Amino acid sequence: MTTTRPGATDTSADVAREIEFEQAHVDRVYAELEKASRRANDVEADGMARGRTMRTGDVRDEEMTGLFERDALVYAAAKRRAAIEKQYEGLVFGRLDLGDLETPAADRQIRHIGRLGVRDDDYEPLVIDWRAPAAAAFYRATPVDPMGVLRRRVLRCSGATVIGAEDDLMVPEAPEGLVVLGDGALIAALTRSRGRQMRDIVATIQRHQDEAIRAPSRGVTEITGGPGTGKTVVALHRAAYLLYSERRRFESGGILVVGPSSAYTAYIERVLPSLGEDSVSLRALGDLVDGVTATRLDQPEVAAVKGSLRIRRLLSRAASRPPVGAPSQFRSFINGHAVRLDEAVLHRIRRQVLRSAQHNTATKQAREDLAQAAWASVRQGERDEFFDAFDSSRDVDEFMLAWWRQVDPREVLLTFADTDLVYALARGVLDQEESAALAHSMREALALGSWSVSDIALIDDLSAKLGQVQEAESEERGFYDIEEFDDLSSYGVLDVRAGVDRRVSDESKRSVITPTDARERLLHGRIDRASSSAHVLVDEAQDLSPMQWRMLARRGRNASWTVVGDAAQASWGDLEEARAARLEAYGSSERRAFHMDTNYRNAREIFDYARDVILPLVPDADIPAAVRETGVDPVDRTVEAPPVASVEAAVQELLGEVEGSIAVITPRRWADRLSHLEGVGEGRVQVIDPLSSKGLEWDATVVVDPDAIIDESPGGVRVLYVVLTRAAHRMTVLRPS
Ligand SMILES: Nc1ncnc2c1ncn2[C@@H]1O[C@H](COP(=O)(O)OP(=O)(O)OP(=O)(O)O)[C@@H](O)[C@H]1O
Repeated sequence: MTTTRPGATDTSADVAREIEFEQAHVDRVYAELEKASRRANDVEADGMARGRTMRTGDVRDEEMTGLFERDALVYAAAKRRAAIEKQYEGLVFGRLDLGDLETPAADRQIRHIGRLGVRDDDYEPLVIDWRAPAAAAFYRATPVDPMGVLRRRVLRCSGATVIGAEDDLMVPEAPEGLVVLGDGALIAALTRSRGRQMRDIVATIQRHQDEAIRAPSRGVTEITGGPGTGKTVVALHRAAYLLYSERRRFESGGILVVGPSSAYTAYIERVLPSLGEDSVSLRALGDLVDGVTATRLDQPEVAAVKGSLRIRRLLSRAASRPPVGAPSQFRSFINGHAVRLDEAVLHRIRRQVLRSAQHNTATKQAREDLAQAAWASVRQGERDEFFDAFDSSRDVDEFMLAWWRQVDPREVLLTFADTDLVYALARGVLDQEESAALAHSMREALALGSWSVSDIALIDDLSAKLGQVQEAESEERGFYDIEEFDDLSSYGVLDVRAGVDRRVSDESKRSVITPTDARERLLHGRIDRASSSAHVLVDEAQDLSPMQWRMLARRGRNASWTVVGDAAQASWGDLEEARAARLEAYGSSERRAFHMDTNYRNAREIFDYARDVILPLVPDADIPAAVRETGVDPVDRTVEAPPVASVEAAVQELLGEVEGSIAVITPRRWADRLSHLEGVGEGRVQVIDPLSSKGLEWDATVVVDPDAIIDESPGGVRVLYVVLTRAAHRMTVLRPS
């Protein structure tokens, strides 16, 4: 905590006067913005008009250059206008009064801080962008090191209207003429009720958080800390800061933000746009491979097998097998000679080709090696004639289509549904029980028509081994062909949105066509090459399996990293293996670490309860200090099983006690019987499973059956600890007897 409150000195007259003063400044800023917005519109309109005239005649080189400049100008103007529109709400949120105790009131410098920088016609700054160096003192000044700041003020606005202000004084006593308002901005912000989505904290970033946000962009920045210490929100502000400080590099190279689940991405997705940034790619771990999406979780023992690096041996072995249905021998007459290549020869050729190439890109090489082997088996007649005949042989064409066809990585993974095959592939790697569980999980995928989250890293690994599937030369479809597709239901297609477009236009390129057959659904959509990013930001990093680290490494080969986590909240069992995979992903980049030790989320009473659960079992858990008290202890009750009525009663109680969101966090065991509570209280109540609650928070939580949460979760008590640290103000724990 970095502020002091040497006695607030405000009276209602003071408040009204100060707010009036701030309003006058805010009005000036918005008037200036209106002008800027009009200017941007003019530039855009002018640029468009110019583009139209030039297209009608020949364009000379210098005019072309002019057009590029104009395009750039129009682009910049449109961006500026979009930024102004997005940042309109609460644009100005801070003010610094600079000077020292001796500085006469008239000579004190005033600096306003906001979501973007605004200057007047004389280029004088009216608002400084929060990410600019001149704004750093707003976050870094403390009473111990005031950095020339006398008073820091946080403004609360509704649209363009100032509705309140909270001050922090950086000197022991307020100098003459300096009024101090409110009870401090941080506590005011933390006491407010939570919505369904995370808010930005741009007005109340604390000094130690600011240091992590503004850390150098290169290398690896690791942010650790216990629950609720602001790791996620700090990391997201860091992404916005990087885009501000090195826009060209990070906007063009891309920033990838990876979180544990789609519930998490839905929870944080508004933070970056609220900071003016929407060029960031936000992905859940089940959504990292373009073309495939997974939200289903495997049973813990299966997830452990699929996440460990041991599985790579199986994947390699499976990827080097002939495609399903490939012929086991080659027979033909070539140039008048009978050619017969048996299975052993074909295997040898396959092994040889795959030693230096990926299956999907090695068709030519395989065909050449096949020709060599065929010639070696004959060695009669003219060599060149033989090769010419081989090249133009239809038998060879047909054989190649079956023997070396393009292979989709998902198809290879599905071969694991065959238990005997898994036993064979897993020899010396997995025991029988693990092999059987793995095969069973693939049959489950086939039955459900959906992948699990841990399958995605395996598909990515296979994709890297097999290489990008090469598209067959596409033939133009004529009008009548297209018409034939009108009755899509006859092709097993259930749902077509977006007209004829086969893809949603969003960046995840999810397919919009849902084939009926489960296997077809699993194989549907095209898997694109993994695109790499300039910066990779990983949240809840303690949960990533080694295989998931490898998947991220493919996307961050030349990237800098921000990695956020807390080992005590881990749901992945083998922390050591994951640590090694993580270090491999970092490569030799320099690393810096930041540690967060203040819990801003949980009331102290709630966090004390959670601490008492985790410490006996994980004595080295990273325990932060909670800054806020409510005077209300969590409720802990033993109730009758099934706990439906008692959960309903607890929810009703909490709806009366808090204004905002409430979660019922339940193990699978009770989930179906409690799902009817989703959305009650005018949408304030959410029913969620323990693992999906990671990274999220609510005003109040009902934690159902903590013992079952431990039993059902791969991380055991660590997952319960996550669950017990989700509530900001109230928590009820119910134990069915
Ligand atoms: N400086 C701040 N001002 C206001 N609110 C803050 C500040 N820092 C953190 N918070 C709030 O504290 C809460 C917890 O933050 P966050 O979710 O980032 O924590 P975390 O460390 O990622 O938690 P966990 O590891 O438990 O998921 C959020 O509501 C966040 O907005």
